[in-house]
Amino acid sequence: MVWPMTGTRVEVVDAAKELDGAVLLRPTSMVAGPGTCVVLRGPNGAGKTTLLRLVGGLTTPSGGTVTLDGARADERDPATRDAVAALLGAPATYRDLTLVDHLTLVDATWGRDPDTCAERVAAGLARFGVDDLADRFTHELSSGQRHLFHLALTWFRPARLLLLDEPEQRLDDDRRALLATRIRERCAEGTTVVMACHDPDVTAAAADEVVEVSGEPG
Ligand SMILES: Nc1ncnc2c1ncn2[C@@H]1O[C@H](COP(=O)(O)OP(=O)(O)OP(=O)(O)O)[C@@H](O)[C@H]1O
Repeated sequence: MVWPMTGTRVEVVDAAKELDGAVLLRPTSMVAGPGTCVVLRGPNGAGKTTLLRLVGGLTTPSGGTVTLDGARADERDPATRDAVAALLGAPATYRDLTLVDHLTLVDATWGRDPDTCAERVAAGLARFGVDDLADRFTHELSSGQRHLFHLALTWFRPARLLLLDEPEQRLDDDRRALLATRIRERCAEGTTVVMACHDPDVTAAAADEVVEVSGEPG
């Protein structure tokens, strides 16, 4: 796999989600093209996370369609898994692995050259300013540091599409600005970014487009 890669085109047409009679997402449409960042904005419970899960193929819509480069989003399809790096809640981590170990594992999983792994891992941690914590275990981090590590982990694997659920959470002003810079860098490389965000400054700095998810009947 060549890195960086061209971004994925995301098309959501009247996607809706119901579960056991409850409405998780009312019909919503959006398009995100390669190299653009679309921010999903709306009140708590409106359906932003549900929409991100639909785009990642983690769940199927009850109505409408969700496609990635024209193919149905489906996490069981290797094409979806190859394309998508998602930070939707805390990722699975290992209690007995340090931060360096985690990124080294990801590097090996993607078949990268072991001779240059250490350099890439150091740069991957530095990207979100957690390189000085490289030899800590995840349970030895503050909640904000742990979140920065989760961002570093998400950024580290090759991906055409980044899905981020409130990536600004627990970050101070400087780190929120850093996050916006990192998102713009990824867009400049061609990656598509779709994220839910409650922060107006991060939204203003990172978004090419804002999609309102209202949660109200249309
Ligand atoms: N597994 C579930 N079963 C039933 N209802 C659910 C489930 N998951 C979410 N919901 C409901 O679906 C609606 C949308 O939730 P969702 O998490 O997508 O909202 P959100 O816009 O991301 O909210 P927030 O800004 O609070 O994170 C909410 O009313 C929520 O209670």
